[in-house]
Amino acid sequence: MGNMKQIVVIGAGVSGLSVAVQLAEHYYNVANVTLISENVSPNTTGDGSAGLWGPYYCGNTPDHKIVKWSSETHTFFHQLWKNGLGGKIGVCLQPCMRLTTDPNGYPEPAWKEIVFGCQKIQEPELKRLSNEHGRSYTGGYHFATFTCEPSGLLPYLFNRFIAVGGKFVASKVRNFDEIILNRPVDLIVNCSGLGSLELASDKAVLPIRGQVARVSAPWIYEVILDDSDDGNYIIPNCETVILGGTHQMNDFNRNVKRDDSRFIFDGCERMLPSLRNASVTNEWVGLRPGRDSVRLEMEHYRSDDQKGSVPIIHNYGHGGCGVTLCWGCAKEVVEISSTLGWSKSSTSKL
Ligand SMILES: Cc1cc2nc3c(=O)[nH]c(=O)nc-3n(C[C@H](O)[C@H](O)[C@H](O)COP(=O)(O)OP(=O)(O)OC[C@H]3O[C@@H](n4cnc5c(N)ncnc54)[C@H](O)[C@@H]3O)c2cc1C
Repeated sequence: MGNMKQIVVIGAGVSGLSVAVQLAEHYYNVANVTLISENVSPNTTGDGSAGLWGPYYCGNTPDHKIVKWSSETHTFFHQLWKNGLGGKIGVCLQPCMRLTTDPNGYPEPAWKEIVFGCQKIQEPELKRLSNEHGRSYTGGYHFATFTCEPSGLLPYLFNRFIAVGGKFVASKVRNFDEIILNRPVDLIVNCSGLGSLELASDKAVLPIRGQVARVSAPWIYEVILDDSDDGNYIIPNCETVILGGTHQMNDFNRNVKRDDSRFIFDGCERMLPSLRNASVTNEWVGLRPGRDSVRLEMEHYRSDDQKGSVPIIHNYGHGGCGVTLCWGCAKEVVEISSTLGWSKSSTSKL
């Protein structure tokens, strides 16, 4: 079709793949979608993440946005889990505890109604957990929610994108002009995560370094997250259990640090002593794409020489909850794109 619109999505992490899938399905027969990325799975941030549904380190992004985006992702994980794909991708429904030692206790979470059966942990139980974990908890919530194995989710999204006619190009984009001056393009979606520090010249973007370990401990089937500044977390996925973790602001170091390993293993073993018997599968460091708040908005961009212009929808800066927000943010990208007035395909794949 000669008059097809041309969309370029930059970045094949969990954010870019979710966007690429939803745009390609929504604009089937209306637009060609090309995904351009320097790295793909298994070399993106999401690949090493714990894959837990749960808002965590997302800056000052307003609660109502976090609730909207994360609840749409929760529904997506629930559908995958229900319809049988969950087993293939690695979506598990698990009991989960989030605790704190903060003197102010644990404020009622904005996401309380999204997860299943969320209850405040009462005093006697808090005391028991404090004794058991060697901590002085002041509050917490327990509920059931999903983990979604990123090493399963990312290839699933990639294959779903290709199946609907999406094109992939492995390349680094140096600047937006490079795209708009070299090809016909009607819309760019920027999902480059930490790459937006350079690509979008956004000085608000910063790495939040996260070191984790993966261990084999199939007897553990409960998520325990100590949200205190010096807290650890234990997050079982289908294959391994993720032990965490650090969140070091503005630290670009991708090497495993011995001190951090000690903090992780000591802290997690204090919570669950049986972890001493777990064999370590690997240790990994990822850089969360931090920002004071998630950037999800449209900009009307002009090339430096003023010869070209194009709408760019930015979708980056998801910090420690990019997996949790991925599907909902992608849905909002589609909503924003509809203001461009393209007619949706009558043979949409959705
Ligand atoms: C230790 C750790 C644990 C985590 N656990 C969880 C969790 O349990 N739950 C949760 O929700 N989140 C978790 N996260 C956070 C989550 O992993 C990230 O928020 C998410 O992966 C960000 O995805 P993204 O697609 O926005 O960015 P990325 O995954 O970083 O992808 C960016 C993509 O853009 C590409 N790119 C960048 N610049 C350019 C360029 N100039 N040209 C072309 N391509 C470019 C990159 O190659 C890459 O493919 C965790 C993170 C870490 C580090």
